[in-house]
Amino acid sequence: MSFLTDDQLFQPHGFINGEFVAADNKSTFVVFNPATKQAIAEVARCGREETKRAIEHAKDAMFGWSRLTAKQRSEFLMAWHDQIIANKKDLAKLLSSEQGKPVAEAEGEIVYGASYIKWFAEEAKRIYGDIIPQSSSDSRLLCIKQPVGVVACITPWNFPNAMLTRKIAPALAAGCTVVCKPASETPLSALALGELANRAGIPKGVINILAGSTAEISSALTESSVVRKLTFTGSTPVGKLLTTECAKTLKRTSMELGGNAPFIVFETADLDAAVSGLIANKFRNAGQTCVCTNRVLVQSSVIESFTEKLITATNKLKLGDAFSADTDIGPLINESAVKKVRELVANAEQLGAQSVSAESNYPADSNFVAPIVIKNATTDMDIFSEEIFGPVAAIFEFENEAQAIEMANDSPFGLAAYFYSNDMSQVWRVGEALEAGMVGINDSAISNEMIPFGGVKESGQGREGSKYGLDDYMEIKHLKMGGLK
Ligand SMILES: NC(=O)C1=CN([C@@H]2O[C@H](COP(=O)(O)OP(=O)(O)OC[C@H]3O[C@@H](n4cnc5c(N)ncnc54)[C@H](OP(=O)(O)O)[C@@H]3O)[C@@H](O)[C@H]2O)C=CC1
Ligand SMILES: O=C(O)CCCC(=O)O
Repeated sequence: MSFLTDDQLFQPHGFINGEFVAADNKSTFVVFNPATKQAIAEVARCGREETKRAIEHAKDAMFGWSRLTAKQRSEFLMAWHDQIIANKKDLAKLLSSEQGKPVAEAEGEIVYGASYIKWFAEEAKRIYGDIIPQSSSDSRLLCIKQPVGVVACITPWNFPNAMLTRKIAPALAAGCTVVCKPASETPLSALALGELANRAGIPKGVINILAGSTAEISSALTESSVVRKLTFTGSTPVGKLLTTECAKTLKRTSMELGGNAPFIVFETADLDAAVSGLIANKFRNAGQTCVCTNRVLVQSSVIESFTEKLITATNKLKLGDAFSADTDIGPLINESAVKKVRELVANAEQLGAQSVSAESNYPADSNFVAPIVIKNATTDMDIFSEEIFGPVAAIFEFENEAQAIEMANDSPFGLAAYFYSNDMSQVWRVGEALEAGMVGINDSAISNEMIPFGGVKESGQGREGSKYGLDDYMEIKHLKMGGLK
């Protein structure tokens, strides 16, 4: 790609055993820029045989990688982190070209993604075992933690860098090796990470990355008895499918799936803070984030003034190409995403809601959707129960705290939830009552590498990041030492 300072970061081939390789049958698939709908790359369309080879290389590499000291693994991870940070501008450009988010936001993702690598480089050195009080005087009881084995990572298009680093980093820190399948819309960001892993000196076979035939790659991964764990971020239906497939070989799974985040504004809230929190959260990545607000629940006494403030703030957001300096919101990922969002808005309008749209200079058949506020939304509308994944803020009214909690929890999902209140007792009551893995209280930016990211109910299981994030990649082994005099 001519606009990169370092052309080698554009890698359109599969990354297997430290080499960039074409598909066995030389077939390719096209990657598009969602802003222009123009082709930007032809990427190797890997399949079953390439995946099987990658698994074998990952298995072979694990012998050496898992026997390194924690400190040595930590140093490799830090070297990879440093390579990524040194190349963050190019990585951001690559990411924006295939995903569409504004380039400053993309750079934020690169730094965010790298923060997981640094975090787990540090945590690698803190994988402690236990000494258990002995059951007899001639024995000692211990627990050690060991890597779970080869890990499969399947990731989505909305955060093509960070969702991958947040899986690879804990796996490598624990002593596992990985075979990764990025989303077909955004393979280039993932493959560039392979190039930088080579530059960091990470041994061949420790990281393998293949894009191509989703069915062939994923079934080779789930059927393999060598792969002992699968970690997935994406939609709930695919997460359920993969969980079922993994059950056949009793693989461990981590599932980071869909959300339906409520954002509750109580009458005690600082409304201006709530509006800016909502704008930052709702329109991040054009609303295409699993922790983006999906339902805005506002207490009746403040709904009018809150709605007015929200519409004023929303109208200031600038829709545009990722590479224009003043762009706040980029395109959606593809036409079917646009169609889904438009259908949700139409359904709400048919059932009596009113929509207020910010300005757009883009044609209706583009992937650009201007931010929309929906007034008078009600719980019978699809927008209440379905993940929007777009720049639409639907406002629902509630009368009291009990009703707000009931509405918030009225969903099979439970990933993130947010609320604004300045009543300290209410803060504790509501914080404890919300059925979600993560709750933002008077704050809508919950994500960072130090917190346990994950959901409850049909939003998945397992936690990424934080001191808990390594657990999913390790087995606990008991050692009993007997015969002691
Ligand atoms: N929790 C989250 O962060 C995300 C949630 N979503 C939700 O899902 C909706 C649909 O998005 P979509 O991209 O289709 O999400 P998917 O769940 O379909 O895709 C996520 C990843 O899973 C892969 N995948 C898709 N189908 C299968 C399968 N049958 N077996 C194995 N892997 C599979 C995809 O590969 P490929 O790209 O090759 O199809 C991609 O790598 C969004 O509108 C949003 O509501 C989407 C992305 C992320
Ligand atoms: O799964 C997603 O949609 C990405 C989560 C982004 C974050 O870590 O905040």
